[in-house]
Amino acid sequence: MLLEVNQLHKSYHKRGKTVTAVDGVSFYLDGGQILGFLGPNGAGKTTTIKMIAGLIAPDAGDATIAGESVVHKGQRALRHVGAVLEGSRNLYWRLSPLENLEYWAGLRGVRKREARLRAKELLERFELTDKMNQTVQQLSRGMQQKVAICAALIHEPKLLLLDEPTLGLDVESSDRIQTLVQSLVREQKIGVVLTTHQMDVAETLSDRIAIIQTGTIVLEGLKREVLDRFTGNAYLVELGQRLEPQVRSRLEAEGVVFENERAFRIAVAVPEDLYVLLKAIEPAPVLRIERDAADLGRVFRHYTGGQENQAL
Ligand SMILES: Nc1ncnc2c1ncn2[C@@H]1O[C@H](COP(=O)(O)OP(=O)(O)OP(=O)(O)O)[C@@H](O)[C@H]1O
Repeated sequence: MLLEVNQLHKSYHKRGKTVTAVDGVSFYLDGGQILGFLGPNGAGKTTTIKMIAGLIAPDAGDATIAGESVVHKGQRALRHVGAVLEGSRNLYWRLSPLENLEYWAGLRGVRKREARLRAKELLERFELTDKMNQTVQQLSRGMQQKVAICAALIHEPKLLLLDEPTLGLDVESSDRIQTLVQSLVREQKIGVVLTTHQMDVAETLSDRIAIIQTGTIVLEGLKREVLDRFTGNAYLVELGQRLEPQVRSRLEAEGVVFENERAFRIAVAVPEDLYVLLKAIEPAPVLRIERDAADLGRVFRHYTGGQENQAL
């Protein structure tokens, strides 16, 4: 197991008040996997990530990275971690990408010659070779974000913590970063904890999902299983012609929801019920039937108090 987060707790005390930010959070991650760590504002994501990164000491609980405890063997455990926590904060704007990477390599104890080699390799992988000697401030936001990720990878960590890696980027840069992160994970078997409010990004990248709400994990599991569970037996049916009004109202009474005159959605208890329903609409031709697949947005809203609660 690459990362085991075990019963982390953290409260903040401010002006006589106590805010419990993280209240018994546990999850795990294998190498070669991306965990989408999701939650609404103030749910406790950043606090959790900062405890894993050794930036905040937990009140209780621990995180183990590659078998080493962050609480008891901080330095050893944190050798395995790279983090891009807030935009491009880990970069010096007046230095070039290459200089930034060499600087971070130095801090991480990578020897000079090795550092230069790795920096160049990373910059090439992230398509920044022709920019490696410009100052970071001259680069686009997408490129700066790529440099920030390279800097976090310079000491070859096993675990990468990414906080909103594609926020505020144009579609092309966002897609590119997602592809690069994915290929890195597949090829080098590093594990990634990804926090994001962008559900499409989480859905594309994640192998596992954890949703946190007011400091507590409310859902954790494989993305595929989570989405399957929510997809259940809901179908979208498209018709070749509109239905007679009396047929339509009969269907509506049975829970069918019409999208428009020729398409409706229905959730059935067992798939066989769908055939009974289709019999009822004869002779109207059916053009298309598909499972009404859930997306992560729906799952997220379900667990965080949004509107779409009917899925389970
Ligand atoms: N330094 C601090 N002092 C006091 N309270 C804090 C501090 N940092 C966070 N909190 C509080 O702890 C709770 C969790 O905050 P945290 O930043 O971990 O949430 P988050 O899920 O990362 O939110 P966001 O999505 O908005 O970044 C919030 O109620 C927040 O106000």
